[in-house]
Amino acid sequence: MHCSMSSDEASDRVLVLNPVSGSGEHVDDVVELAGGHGFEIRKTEEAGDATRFARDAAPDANLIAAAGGDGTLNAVVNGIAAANALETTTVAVVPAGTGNNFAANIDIRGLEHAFTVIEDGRRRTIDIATANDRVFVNSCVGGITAEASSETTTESKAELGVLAYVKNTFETVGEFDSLPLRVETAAGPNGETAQAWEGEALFVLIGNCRRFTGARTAQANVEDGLLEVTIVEDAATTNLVSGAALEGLFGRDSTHIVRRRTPSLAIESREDSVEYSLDGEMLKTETLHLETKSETLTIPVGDGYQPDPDEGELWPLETSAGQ
Ligand SMILES: Nc1ncnc2c1ncn2[C@@H]1O[C@H](COP(=O)(O)OP(=O)(O)OP(=O)(O)O)[C@@H](O)[C@H]1O
Repeated sequence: MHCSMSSDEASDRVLVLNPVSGSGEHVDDVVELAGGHGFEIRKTEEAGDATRFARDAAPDANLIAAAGGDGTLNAVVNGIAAANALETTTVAVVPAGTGNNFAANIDIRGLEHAFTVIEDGRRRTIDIATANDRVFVNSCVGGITAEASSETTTESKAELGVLAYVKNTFETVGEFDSLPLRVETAAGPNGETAQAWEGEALFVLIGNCRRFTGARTAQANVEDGLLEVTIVEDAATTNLVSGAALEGLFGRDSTHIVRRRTPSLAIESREDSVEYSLDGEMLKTETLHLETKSETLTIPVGDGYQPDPDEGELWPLETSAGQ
């Protein structure tokens, strides 16, 4: 009687554990903490497991934790979306990846802190985004090659976040073929107009939770129903071998940057398929439709989480677009 009650309670809380994310040293600590907080633990054995585990757990579990990096969180959210259970499931972030960018944005400071926040933290319901039939939480970046993505080092990711893939793509392919793209952004609720951009791009970066301003990435407002689009136009002289060069390319004064805010957009390749990285997971396609799903994902957040990071000294995006 009591036994069956406790096992029912346990399946209310499921933790999906990626044992190979980051340095892989988190496993024992996560297992101990998760067990102590009543989680049933599902450890992945291969790529694809995290999505499957989350999809299977979502109909019954109220709380699903993703222990890993941004890729593991992405997989878990995709699994819950596939089960149509985003509205009824809270997703907790247990940072055990390389960069843990998303965890930092919501002020989750470490493994123990993640469990403190699960028990006592505020819940916020944030935007997620779809790219064709997949979901992403942080960012979608076009123009990264799968080869460069898989070769990007842990150190580089820890230092540069998603821009490490950009840098590595330049380094591995040398002479970079620009992408002939057409990018159509829809009108938004704050006077953003529908616009089309057509040309040769080096990269196109779409942030839901992430803003691409310089080599260091900053948090975007993740409750505003908008995506932040950054198109890096082809500039023949660009030579991206250092973090400083990246800073210049993405910096606010760069002349090769087009910025937009929009609730949805379509990116069409005028030639071959383009490779996109969704929170670090690859997708190859000719046409990509992206859309925000406003206030869709409920997450426990740390005390320092700011829904609107622009309240403060950060520069306003619209004025810099100047189109
Ligand atoms: N047991 C496993 N064996 C091999 N690969 C796995 C396993 N479990 C998950 N993966 C792969 O791990 C990747 C996700 O890693 P994740 O992004 O969470 O960590 P990370 O790369 O160290 O951190 P970050 O994305 O924060 O930089 C996915 O591509 C997934 O396919």
